[in-house]
Amino acid sequence: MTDLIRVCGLTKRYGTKTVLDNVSLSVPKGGITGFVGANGAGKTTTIRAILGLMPLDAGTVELFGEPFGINSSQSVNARIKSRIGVVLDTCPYIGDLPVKTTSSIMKAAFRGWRQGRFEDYLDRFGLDPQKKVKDLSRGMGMKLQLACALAHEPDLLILDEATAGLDPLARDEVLDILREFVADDMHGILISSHITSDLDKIADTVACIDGGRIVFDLPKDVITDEMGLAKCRTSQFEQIAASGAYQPNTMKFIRYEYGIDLLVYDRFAFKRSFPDVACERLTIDDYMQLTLKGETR
Ligand SMILES: Nc1ncnc2c1ncn2[C@@H]1O[C@H](COP(=O)(O)OP(=O)(O)OP(=O)(O)O)[C@@H](O)[C@H]1O
Repeated sequence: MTDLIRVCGLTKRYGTKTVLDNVSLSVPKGGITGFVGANGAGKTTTIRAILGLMPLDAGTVELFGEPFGINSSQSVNARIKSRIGVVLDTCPYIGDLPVKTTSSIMKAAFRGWRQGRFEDYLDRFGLDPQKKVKDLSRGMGMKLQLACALAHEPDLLILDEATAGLDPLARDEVLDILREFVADDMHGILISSHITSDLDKIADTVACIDGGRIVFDLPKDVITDEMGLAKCRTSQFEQIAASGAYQPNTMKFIRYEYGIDLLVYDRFAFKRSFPDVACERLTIDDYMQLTLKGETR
């Protein structure tokens, strides 16, 4: 099946600093790929690179199975762009214009623009059409970008921190819209977020970037359903290490004053082998912490 996004080996340097180092990731049809990482890890740079908003030192971008960017013709790039809805981390519209006027700019840029859909989303998100863009809160600005992104009926959404600044009810509403968007198995979403609980709810795959490199790219269910977090006392941890249950260099753990949090690869097998050790479900956040900050043994 054709991936909607397939990027390979993206590399970007600013002077001597490498900010993207051989980044590869994909979004299949019907899929939501969550993109996580600490501040400055390279999420926005990756998204801008995918959208062709900056020159790259190496790597290829394929969207809808076609090369996109400087190696493609203007007409191919324009056709691909018309199929993408974008939400960036800062609202890109002219501050002095009223919300309703953004539609005339978008209408000119996108042939598939649906004015009725745009107005429905403004209504659904509680956005006042008369209010100036510069007077919107960050969350409201995100909602306006999302209304614009959805109103031209794209096949792919690329969202940079789209739920940042939204209150919990508004976030859930946006997550519902994103779920509806991929429900036909033809559309797909790449969404970067620091709110990993949102990705716990909607992502199929989670990719994590650190220092410009992808450090994991896994089906979300593997993290949240198969893996676990064992809360060990030091003596229990040593007993597990001595048992041979882990191959060398596969025990990932974080030491705390109260004990040790240990990554468990198969929660159910672990519970059978070590019934006296508490083992909880793992979250994306736990897995990130263990991967980025944990020790290995
Ligand atoms: N124009 C630029 N010139 C030099 N360095 C840059 C430029 N743009 C980004 N960087 C650097 O690239 C790195 C990655 O930044 P990026 O904005 O992609 O991170 P991020 O993961 O999106 O962070 P955040 O979660 O804080 O938004 C950072 O170290 C940043 O300082």
